[in-house]
Amino acid sequence: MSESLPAATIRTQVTVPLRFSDGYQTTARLHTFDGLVDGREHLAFALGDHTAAGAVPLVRPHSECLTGDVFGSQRCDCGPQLREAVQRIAEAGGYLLYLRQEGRGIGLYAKLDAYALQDAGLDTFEANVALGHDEDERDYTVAAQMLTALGVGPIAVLTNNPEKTDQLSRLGVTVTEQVPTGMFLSPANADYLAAKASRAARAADLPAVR
Ligand SMILES: Nc1nc2c(ncn2[C@@H]2O[C@H](COP(=O)(O)OP(=O)(O)OP(=O)(O)O)[C@@H](O)[C@H]2O)c(=O)[nH]1
Ligand SMILES: [Zn+2]
Repeated sequence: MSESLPAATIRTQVTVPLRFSDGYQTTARLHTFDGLVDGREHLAFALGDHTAAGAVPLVRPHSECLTGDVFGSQRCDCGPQLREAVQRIAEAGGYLLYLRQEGRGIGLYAKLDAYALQDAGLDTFEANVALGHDEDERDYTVAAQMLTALGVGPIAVLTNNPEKTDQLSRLGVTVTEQVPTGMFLSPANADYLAAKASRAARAADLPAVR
């Protein structure tokens, strides 16, 4: 791990049985932390046999999306991605990092302002910029801190977003593999997914500049 990464420590561990609306059930060991750099209440859900000897844990850094994760909004694919991630990680063994980065880091109200601009014709990235934000303001330092505090070594990252993998690698996390998540298309999220896909493709083609 990176020497410059500020240390965080595990604050509390607690077991929580999970039950989803489709009946799927599993058990998570929730971890909270002290010392995360942004002072927010990020969570790590340990799922499945995450300490299996020799196994590389599957890790999903999942950015909070109140509308999609909790209320089933069809404007994005966050709810189905979260549901998929919990089951895949429970089967493989690993961690879901639930990161409080609502709206790609701009917050819930600003995300809804951005939705209003999207209804007027801007795409998901243009709307952020029109509001004076960056296209994506997420910083994954807290994810690297959480993994270090958990004593996790090399990981496989469950994401379609190369920025997550790149940032974690630069923060000193050894990523053995980027494992793609599913694509969950609905009539209401087609434009959003198309914008994300074109953005991800561009990011993959560009040299890392920071
Ligand atoms: N600003 C903004 N944020 C959005 C919009 N739609 C969804 N989000 C946020 O985007 C984030 C989605 O994060 P992720 O599920 O990690 O998606 P991702 O970055 O495409 O990466 P992967 O799903 O891992 O492939 C959540 O924080 C949502 O609240 C939008 O139109 N504008
Ligand atoms: Zn969402």
